[in-house]
This record gives sequence, C-alpha cells and structure tokens, in this order.
Amino acid sequence: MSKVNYNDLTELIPQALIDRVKKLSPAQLCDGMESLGIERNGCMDAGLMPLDDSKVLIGTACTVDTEDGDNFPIHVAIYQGKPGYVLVVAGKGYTERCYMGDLMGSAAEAVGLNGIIIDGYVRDKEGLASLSIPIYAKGIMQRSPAKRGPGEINTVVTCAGVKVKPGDLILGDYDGVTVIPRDRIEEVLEAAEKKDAYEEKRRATIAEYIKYKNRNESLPELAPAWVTDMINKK
Ligand SMILES: O=C([O-])CC(=O)C(=O)O
Ligand SMILES: [Mg+2]
Repeated sequence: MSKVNYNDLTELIPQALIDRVKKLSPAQLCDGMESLGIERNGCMDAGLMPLDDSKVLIGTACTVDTEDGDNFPIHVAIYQGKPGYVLVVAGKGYTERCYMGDLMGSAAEAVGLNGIIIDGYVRDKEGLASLSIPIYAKGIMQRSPAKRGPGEINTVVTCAGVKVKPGDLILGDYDGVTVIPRDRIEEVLEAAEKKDAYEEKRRATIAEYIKYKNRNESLPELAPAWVTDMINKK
C-alpha cells in the first residue's frame, strides 16, 4: 500500500438535531433542501435502497472511498467505527463484484454502527436481512469482493450521485437515502418544518372536502392556493 489517507471520525451530530430530523420525512427534508438550492436536494440515486424496508437509518457519516469491489477499506472503517456513525461507501456503483456480506454486516452491528450504505452490491441477502443494523445497497450479487486497499476513509466522496463530507447527516428509509450537509442542518430543519406545517394544513383541507362530498353538499376549494394562482395567471 503506497499512500494511505485514513482519517479520524468527526464529532457526532448533536442528538437534539437528530431528534428533530427524526420527526420529519425524507420528502419534507428534500423539499427543504430544494428551497435552499442544495444540490440534488441531498438525494442519492433511486437504485440505492434498504435490504429491509422497515429499517430506518440515521447517523453521522463516516465515508469510505473504494472501487472495483475492493472491501479492504470497508473492513478498516468497520473496526475503527463507533456507535452513532453510518458508513457511506462510495463504491462507484460497481456491478462486477459485491462489496460485503453478512459477516462484515454482523461485525458492524457488533461495533454498534448505525448502518451501512453501499454504492454497489452486497451478498448474503438473508443473513444481512436477519441483522438489526440497516444496510442499503444498489442490489445483490454473490461474486467475491476484491481485497486490495488502501482506498480512503473520511475524505469527501461522491456516493450514488451525492457529495458527502465526513460528518454529514445521513437518513435512510423506504424512500431512499438522503444526505443533509452538516453546516446546513439547522436551515434545512427550519425549511422542512415549514413544509410539515403546510402538509398538515393540506391534509385538513382534503379531509374537509371529503366530509362535504359525503354529505352531498357543495364542495369547498380543494386545489392549493398556489395552483389556483398559477391557473389564474395563465
Ligand atoms: O467474504 C467477504 O469478503 C464478504 C462476505 O461475504 C461477508 O462479509 O460475509
Ligand atoms: Mg459472506
């Protein structure tokens, strides 16, 4: 191994911020990032999905840069990992080998990592699904990973279409993986909380409309004001 660029873990994101994020959906957070002009609204590629839809993933990013199915730096990052961190493996969407399976998954669970995201494939689908640690990948492929090294740990990477810095906030659920840049978490939360309040009002309007409809009474306006405004401007 010639040049090794393995860096320490960043500080964990404060729990108070994580708790606020947990109350919102990825869609609301993305809408918040859209309103702030954040690139790709922090959304990783649609093909990167949870192995098990019921496992929500949230934590502070520890990035791993690798390629061609090489899982050496992923091993190192797992053994250097700590609870609260999510491994974000920038595997360049490699499709000729997998990057890891259930042995590495169970080691990560033993360490207490909050989850692993792989821009590439994994194997041992059943074994991985039986663990409690959330694993997100682009698919399943049984071919052996390479073992080459060094790769990089905790450098700025691009993972599944999104730039990720060590320490960014990572959120995964059945809708996919979302990245919130660490230095913008407060602003994103404020914008997403506004969207949440708007959605609550919309739900009330729709419920009201259904009530009138069921009573065969004349219907209240269902379209949101911004739609009506745009129609009137045309
Ligand atoms: O053997 C490997 O390198 C990957 C694997 O299948 C596991 O972690 O279970
Ligand atoms: Mg295996």
